[in-house]
Amino acid sequence: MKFTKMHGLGNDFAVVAEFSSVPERIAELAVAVCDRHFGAGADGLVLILPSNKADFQMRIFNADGTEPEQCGNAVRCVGKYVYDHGLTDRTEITVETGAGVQRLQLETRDGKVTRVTVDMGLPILQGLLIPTDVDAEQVVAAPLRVDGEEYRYTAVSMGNPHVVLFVDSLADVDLHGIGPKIETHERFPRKANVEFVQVHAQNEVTMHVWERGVGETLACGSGACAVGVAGVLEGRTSREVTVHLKGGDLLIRWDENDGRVYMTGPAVSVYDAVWNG
Ligand SMILES: N[C@H](CCC[C@H](N)C(=O)O)C(=O)O
Repeated sequence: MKFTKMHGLGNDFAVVAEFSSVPERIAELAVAVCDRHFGAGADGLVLILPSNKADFQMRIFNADGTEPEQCGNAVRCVGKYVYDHGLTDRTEITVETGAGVQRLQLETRDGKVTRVTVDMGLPILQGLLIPTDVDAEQVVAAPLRVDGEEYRYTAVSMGNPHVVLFVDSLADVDLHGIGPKIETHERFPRKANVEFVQVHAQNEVTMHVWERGVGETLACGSGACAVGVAGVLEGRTSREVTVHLKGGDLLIRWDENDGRVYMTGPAVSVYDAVWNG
């Protein structure tokens, strides 16, 4: 199986475009390919497939083999892959994902994609649809008890569930301690991605992320979108915000006219390889 190692701000993927449908035992393949020691090493395995609803279809599998509905950093890599490999010559394309059909705007230099703007769609805010076990129109600055301590969180789905917690200082957060406990908290029936956020200004935050099914990653595109929405809902940030992640920056805009969330960021291709597993 040929694959291309790609990343969006260090959130890295093995991208495979040779299948016409999802192969058998894909979860096992994802776990094996993503293993950092016994495999190629990646946060996820991404398949680029044909679609009858969009120009292409993306299926993504986390390092633990689970299949999320959405992945912002991966869809930017898909946009880069299909243009750079001549599968399209258009710089405006559509990609079918588990969160719906997403529109991508590709920025190119010397015939290669450097940055991508993705219409990540409408955020889902109803508690039971995120999903959480909270039956409310929105879950904003809600209490959450973990190990006897009370946290405040805002829940947002971008197709995949996110729990956003604003803190005074990220230096005080034990992400590897508290992250998995919130990820698997009973409040979140399909688990959750966990984003801790420090606000620097109305249009600038720093975010650290513990991803569902992966663990800490250097960046999370859908998570940054959820942070952009949660910041507005909690009255902490404006509708356009630069999100600093360990792997770099994303620009997020929650458009006040169409209510959709737009994410702009880079996509990088590292190497091509053959999987012998
Ligand atoms: N682990 C996530 C999927 C990948 C999301 C992230 N890598 C992104 O860029 O959006 C989940 O289970 O929902």
